[in-house]
Amino acid sequence: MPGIPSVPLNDGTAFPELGLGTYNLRGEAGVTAMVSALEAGYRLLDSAVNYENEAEVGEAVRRSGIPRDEILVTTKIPGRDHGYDEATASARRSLDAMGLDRIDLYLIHWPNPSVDKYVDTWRAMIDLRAAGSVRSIGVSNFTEPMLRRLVEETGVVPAVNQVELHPYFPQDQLRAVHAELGIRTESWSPLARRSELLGESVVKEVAEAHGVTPTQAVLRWHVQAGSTPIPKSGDAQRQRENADVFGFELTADEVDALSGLRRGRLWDADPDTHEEM
Ligand SMILES: NC(=O)C1=CN([C@@H]2O[C@H](COP(=O)(O)OP(=O)(O)OC[C@H]3O[C@@H](n4cnc5c(N)ncnc54)[C@H](OP(=O)(O)O)[C@@H]3O)[C@@H](O)[C@H]2O)C=CC1
Ligand SMILES: O=C(O)C(=O)[C@@H](O)[C@H](O)C(=O)CO
Repeated sequence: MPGIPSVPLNDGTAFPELGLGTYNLRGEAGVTAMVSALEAGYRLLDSAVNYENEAEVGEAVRRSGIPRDEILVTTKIPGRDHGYDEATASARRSLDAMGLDRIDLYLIHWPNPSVDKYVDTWRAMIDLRAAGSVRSIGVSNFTEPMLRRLVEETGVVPAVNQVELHPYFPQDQLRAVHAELGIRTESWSPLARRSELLGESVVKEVAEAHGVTPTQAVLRWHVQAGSTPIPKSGDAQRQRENADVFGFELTADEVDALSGLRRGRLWDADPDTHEEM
């Protein structure tokens, strides 16, 4: 199986083209699942304060025996920690919870526009990066106007915007903005949370044409869309299947056919209105 390649972020960091989502991976079973993913070649783990599994992520990094510098750990600032001082303290708590001395990718989890503190939060992250406790800084669930506001008010372009993205919601416009600004797209719920997506006839046809599984066809679609998918699986075999998408290529027609499934978000996660604390 070919390994997971990397692409450079706008700050020069080599960023994997596929990672592991860890939502709901907790406790000893969660650590075991994260270790099995690292053993299978994953080098990007996606956590968040609100997943309540930062300790498990740190433990998995240590238990894997893989050199620390080869692994990128992501965590995210929750809404309740927006603001300069609050975000600075939140980073300290995350580092302590993980037992690590660096967060590799630090994201604002949700913009929470009604609170209007994401710019101050961003300023704290810029300073955390300068201090060395954070390597790359980015955002999640940011819209085009929010991204442009960050850049206008601070001059610092996020390295990553992690957003809902799958064939039901391909985010063409936002991906074009990312390309213009030099932001790496990261896809959350890349398998549409194992909804009916994997049973769609077009997905099955594309998969059969390449002798791969429907899941692999969908994950390859993300790769060719220029986005890093972070599929969550707690199962070692499915983790290996999900990572094995770098040995085949979809045709342009196949990419378009999968994008043709577009119909909208999975649930009401519009960042202009959905807020999480
Ligand atoms: N920034 C944000 O606001 C958000 C971020 N995220 C991040 O994105 C990650 C991924 O999204 P998530 O919502 O978890 O959903 P995914 O689209 O990754 O789907 C996960 C589901 O698919 C199943 N699955 C995984 N691989 C396979 C396979 N090969 N065949 C069949 N079923 C499979 C998993 O089950 P099993 O474990 O049993 O294999 C699980 O039920 C999250 O874990 C989190 O890290 C998610 C939502 C919002
Ligand atoms: O998983 C995350 O990162 C979230 O932000 C949550 O919205 C999560 O996706 C969820 O399902 C909450 O109902």
